[in-house]
Order: sequence, then structure tokens, then C-alpha cells
Amino acid sequence: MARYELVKRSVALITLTNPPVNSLSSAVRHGIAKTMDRALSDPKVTAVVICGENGRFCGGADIREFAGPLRGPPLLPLLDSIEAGDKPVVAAIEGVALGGGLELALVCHYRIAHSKARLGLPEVTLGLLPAAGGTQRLPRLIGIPAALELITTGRHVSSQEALKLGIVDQVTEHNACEVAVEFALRAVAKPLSSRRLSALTVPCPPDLDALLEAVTMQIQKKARGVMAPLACVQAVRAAATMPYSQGIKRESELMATLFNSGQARALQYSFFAERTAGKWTLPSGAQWNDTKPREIRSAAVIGLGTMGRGIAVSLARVGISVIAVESDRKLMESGRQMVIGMLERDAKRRGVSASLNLLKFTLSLQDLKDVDLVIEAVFEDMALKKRVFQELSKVCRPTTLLCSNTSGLDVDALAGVTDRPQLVSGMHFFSPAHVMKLLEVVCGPRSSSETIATAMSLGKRMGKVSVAVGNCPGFVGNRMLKPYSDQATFLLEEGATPEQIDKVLEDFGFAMGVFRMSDLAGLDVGWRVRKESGLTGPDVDPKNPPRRRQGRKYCPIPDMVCEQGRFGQKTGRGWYMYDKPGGTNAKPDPLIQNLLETYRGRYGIKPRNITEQEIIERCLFALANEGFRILKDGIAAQPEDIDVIYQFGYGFPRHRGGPMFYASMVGLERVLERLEHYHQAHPDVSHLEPSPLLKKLVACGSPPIQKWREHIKTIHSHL
Ligand SMILES: CCC/C=C/C(=O)SCCNC(=O)CCNC(=O)[C@H](O)C(C)(C)COP(=O)([O-])OP(=O)([O-])OC[C@H]1O[C@@H](n2cnc3c(N)ncnc32)[C@H](O)[C@@H]1OP(=O)([O-])[O-]
Repeated sequence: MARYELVKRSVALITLTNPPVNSLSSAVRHGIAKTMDRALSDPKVTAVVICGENGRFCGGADIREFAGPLRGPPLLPLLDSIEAGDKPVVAAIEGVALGGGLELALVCHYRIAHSKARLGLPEVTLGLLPAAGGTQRLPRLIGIPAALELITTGRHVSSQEALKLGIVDQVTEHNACEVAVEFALRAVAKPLSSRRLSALTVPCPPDLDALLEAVTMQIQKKARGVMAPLACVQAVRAAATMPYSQGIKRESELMATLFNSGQARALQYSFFAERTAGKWTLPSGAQWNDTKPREIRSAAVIGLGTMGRGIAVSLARVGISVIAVESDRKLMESGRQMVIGMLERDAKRRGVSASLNLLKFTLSLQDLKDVDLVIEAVFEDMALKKRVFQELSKVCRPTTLLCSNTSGLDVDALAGVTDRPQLVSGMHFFSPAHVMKLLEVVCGPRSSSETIATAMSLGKRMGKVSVAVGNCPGFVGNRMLKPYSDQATFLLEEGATPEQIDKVLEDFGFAMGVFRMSDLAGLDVGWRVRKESGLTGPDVDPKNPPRRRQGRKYCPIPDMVCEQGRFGQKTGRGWYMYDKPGGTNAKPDPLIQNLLETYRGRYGIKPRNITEQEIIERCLFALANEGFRILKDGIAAQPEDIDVIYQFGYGFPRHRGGPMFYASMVGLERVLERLEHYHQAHPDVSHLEPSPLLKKLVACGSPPIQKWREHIKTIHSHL
């Protein structure tokens, strides 16, 4: 796992060989220990270079090993011994030096980086801290403020920035290994004492306490309830205030508290879930690694509303030429201005030039005959979408892929009106589409594997986390949202307020509570859908019992809010009030309080005190319960897909892992017991009835989440 060669007669070249990222598994650590011993004891060797195979220095500790007992030599003493050695050691950094990989580079006496390399200490994103001396050595090398920023955010830096910060000694365009060998030969005669970072004193800023306090406050605001960044601040404080030997002890103590925490488990699960989610399989057996996606050079976007504009920007900024279609000249012109403005601002932020020449705007679908792929983003109206797909089927060449950005309509019904159902899929973006990272790729029963591969790979190219999902109303994300938001509105009836529910959910870690999120998204969209499905509005039979629709319990409060013209932030009023239309500063509104009181009075509901626990359990267990149904129905292939969708599309806190991981952490038995309890109290709320899969998993002894797939056995997968 570490190869040893003698080059230039006196340089020991140690190459880490653990593809794909040369992580520091026990075998690699063992290999480093063995080869370093050999280099230090061989009198012919005057210097050492450490590099990684396949142009990747090292991606850090092997995260998969964290789940088991420690095997092989521990990293910290191994690294200390490299630094203490009496022969110069040079790190040749190509690709990445991350986490333990950068800590390995920091104990080398010199660091040479290739110009395309990236460096960083991302442990914080895994719920940990750089506990192989990183929190103590980096501040000694680059000072407290810069080290604090890198360690608490986990940000990767380019080799150019690393040079400016002083992390590396040289950046090269050439083979970093060869440059490092030459460098090592020149370093032989030089003293090493000033190159041992642990022996340096920390350049301490005079306002240390104020700095640490400011960073702590920033973290508490941005990453509420997350432990690791705060532990990182404490470890850096130790570097500033203690000698190395004590600082390193503090680092270990802090790591011990993090290592076995639920947050670390959730964040590490999330790391792998994100990677697993891209690996789709269809019922035909076709899968991600055996289906070649088509290359997309040109695309069209139909509709320049909020979604269409964001999609056009996402495509153009990765070099795809885009034809944007509107039905009306005025809308097209305002869309054009907005798309150009968004692209220019985006390019300025990234320090590149805006790719405006890739954009074309038109009023005619006829202009789309030569594009490779179309994304329809018109109003959420099936009849309208069908007309668009029929028209596309006539004008586009027979090989053009036709995708819909529908957020929940039947993709197969759209495929059915075209001459190429196998080339139709859903590409459900999240608003604003140029910012939000999630893309649900909806597989219709007739979508070909090439169509899915192309949509998934296009999503990746646009920087999205793409997840393949089956075709059912609402797909995965919006289907699960319904029971979650229904529970929140039922809780309003029973005595809660929007701000109370939001606070509980935000304290749990959600970016926004359910009511603030609805105000941001716009309340009128759901209202229109409810009217169309006959749940509210003039078509509802007056003989219908109050608070019941279509045989189920129904809460009309959201409709009553909309009837008052309160559509959320855009109208300056919704579940909250805002300073002005478009304002973002949400304040509780006494009118909503009055509305709730009048409503409860009308139906004789005696408000009761609702606890934080009940809010969490009813909202989140109902959410996960629907997730179990989705797994059973074969709409999502694995729990990881659901969790990734909720993290990237709905603001579910990453340090809780996602609704399914959260359920597994709470304990499936407990989730089942609480759902049974709430369903007994509300027998007319079907979402609270425990799903058969949940019951089955509990009956099988609540296996860990990675094993759930073995119990799902979907007869007819929709994926
Ligand atoms: C005391 C200890 C203190 C030290 C702590 C640490 O170092 S904590 C660690 C700090 N380090 C980090 O946080 C870095 C984490 N890694 C990354 O950020 C990225 O993987 C990358 C930038 C290195 C490469 O990006 P890319 O888009 O080119 O590739 P990709 O992302 O698709 O990965 C390819 C495959 O490698 C797998 N895998 C990757 N890394 C690890 C690992 N460390 N371990 C195990 N496996 C790892 C990954 O799961 C995937 O497997 P699959 O699905 O094929 O079975």
C-alpha cells in the first residue's frame, strides 16, 4: 500500500497506492511506517519524497474504517515520527491533499504542489476535527485567523491560494514528483529544525479572544446545533494558548467527544449517501456504469418563469447553448433581461466571462428542430404540458430528448402524447434552479436507460446532485412533503402557532421551518393544485362534512390564508407578515393568530399546549413514514436517495442525515410505537398509520439502514 523506490541514487520515493484516492487505510499507514523506517535507516538515502499514485496525493483517513475498531498503526504517532526524522522529507502534492492527507503533508519538511491540486482539512464536514495534529500544526504555519477559517469550514483551497497562505513552498505546472525529488536533493544540506511545525511558536493575534468569539457566533448562526465546528474553535484556541504537547492532548480529547457522536455518524453517512445516490439501476437491469449517456451540446428551455430562467442559467454556464422559448414577446424580453443579469452576476462571482453568446431567445417552437434536449418548464398544468409535448414531438428531430420540469405530474402521460416515449423523462429542478443543488430525474416506465443516463449526467455537469426516482404524484420529495406539512397544519388546529412549529423545526436544524418555507415558495401554488383536485373552491360539494375531503381529514386553514390574498413573501403577507412585498424578514402576524382562534372557536376545538416533542414526532415521523412507503413502492431505490433529496432540496439538516437516517437513529421500534400512538389519536389521518415496511423492519429486528434494501424486495420497482 506504499511503494518504495530509490531514485537519483539517494532519494527514497514513497508512493501511496490505495486507489481511488489513496486514503490512509490501516494498510497504507502500515506501508508508510515500513517504508519510512527503511528510508531513515538506509545510509544511501539522504532525502525522502512522498507522493500518491495516479496523480492523487491523499484523500485523508479511510472514512469507511471509522465504523470499526482501530487496526494498524495510529496516524498521529506515525506522523510525529516523520516530522522528527533527520532526513528531509518532501511532499509531492498532486490532485488532492485532504484531511489526514494534508496532515501528512504538514509533517513533511517541505511541500511542493501541482498547480491543479486542492488542499484542505474537511474533517469538520464529517463531524470531526483534524486530529492527527492538523489543528496544532496549521496555525503554527499560517497563523490563527487563516487556520481557523480553513479548519472550521473545511474549505478546499487551490494550490495558488495555498502558496499565498504559506501552506506550500512551491507550485509547479510540471510533474510534482520530479520537481520534489530535485527539491529534496537541494534540501539535504539545510537544517531541519525550523521546518518542524510542532516546534514553532504560534503567531498569536493580540485580539485572540475577540476573534474566537466572533467565529463562534458566526458558527452558531450558520450551523445551529452542529458540534464539530465549535470543537475546531476550541482546538485552535489550544494551539494558540498551549505548548504543542498539551495542545495535541486537547485535540485528542475533543476528537474523542466527536468521534462517536450521532452527528459524526450522520455526516459520514451523508458523505457516502451522496455518492451512492448517483448509482441508479432500472428494472431492466441497466445501470449507471453500463449505460453511456449522450453528449448534450444544445438544449432548449420552454417557459421563462422563475424555474425556466434558473434552468437556462444552469445550462449556459456549463457551456451548453440554450434556446429559451416564451409565448409572449413581453415575457420573453423580461425573461431575456433577467437571464442575462443572472448569468453576468454569476460569472462575476466566479471571475469568468459570462457565456451570453450561448443564449438565444425565441417565440417559436419551430426553432427547436435541431436541439439535443428540451426541458419544458411551463405552468404546472397537465393539459398545457401535453400540448407542448405534442408540438415538440412534431418539430424536434426524432432523436431529441424531451424532459419535463414538472414537480409532480405524470411523466408517462406526457411521454404518451409524443412519438418517442422512450426519450421522455422528468428533470425536476428546485427553485431557484441555478442555486439549488438537487435534481430529481424521473424515470417513466417507458424511459430508456440512455435517456436516464443522459439526464443524470447532464445534472452532474450542471453541478447538481442528481437522484433517479420513480414516477408517481409528487415523485419522492413533494410526495413526502405532504404528510409533513399536513401534520404542521393539523397542529395549528390543535393549538400551535406557525412560529412555534417553525422554531422547533429550525432548532432541530432545518434551514427553514415549514411555514417560512411555504411563504418563500408562494402559497398560491398549492392552493391552485388543491382547487384543481377538488379539495377546495367552488367545486366542493356543500354537503361535504367540514374538515373532511375525499374521505379523509382535511385542514382548510391554508386555503383560508390564501383567500385573504396572503400568498407569502411575494405579497408581503402569508403565514407571517413582512415589511413589504418581496421582504424576507418574517414577523408573527396577529391576524393569523385571530384567524386561528376564530377557526378553533367555529369548530369547537379547545387549544392545547403542544410540546416540542410532539411537533418533532408528528412532522418528522410522518415524513419518514411516507419515505418507507416510497421505498416499498419502488419509487426510490434506497433510503440514501431519499435522504439526499431531503438534504439538498428541502433543507433537512445534514448533521441529522436525512429523514430515513434520522428514523434509524431514533430507533425504528420507537418510531413505530409513536406513529401507532398518534394514529390511534387521529385514526382518520392515514399518513400516521405505520407503513408495512416500517413494521416489517421492526419485526426483523430493526436492521441498520445499509441493510434495509435486503428487506424491501419490491415486486414491481418503478425505477
Ligand atoms: C485521526 C484521523 C484524522 C483524519 C481524518 C480524516 O482524514 S477524515 C477524511 C478527510 N478527507 C475527506 O473528507 C475527503 C473525502 N473525499 C473527497 O472529498 C472526494 O472523494 C475527493 C475530492 C477526494 C475525490 O472526489 P471525486 O469526485 O474524484 O471522487 P469521489 O468523491 O466519487 O470518490 C471516489 C471514491 O472514493 C471514496 N472515497 C473518497 N474519499 C474517501 C476517504 N477519505 N475514505 C474512504 N473512501 C473515500 C468515495 O466514497 C468513492 O467511493 P465509491 O463511490 O467509488 O465506492
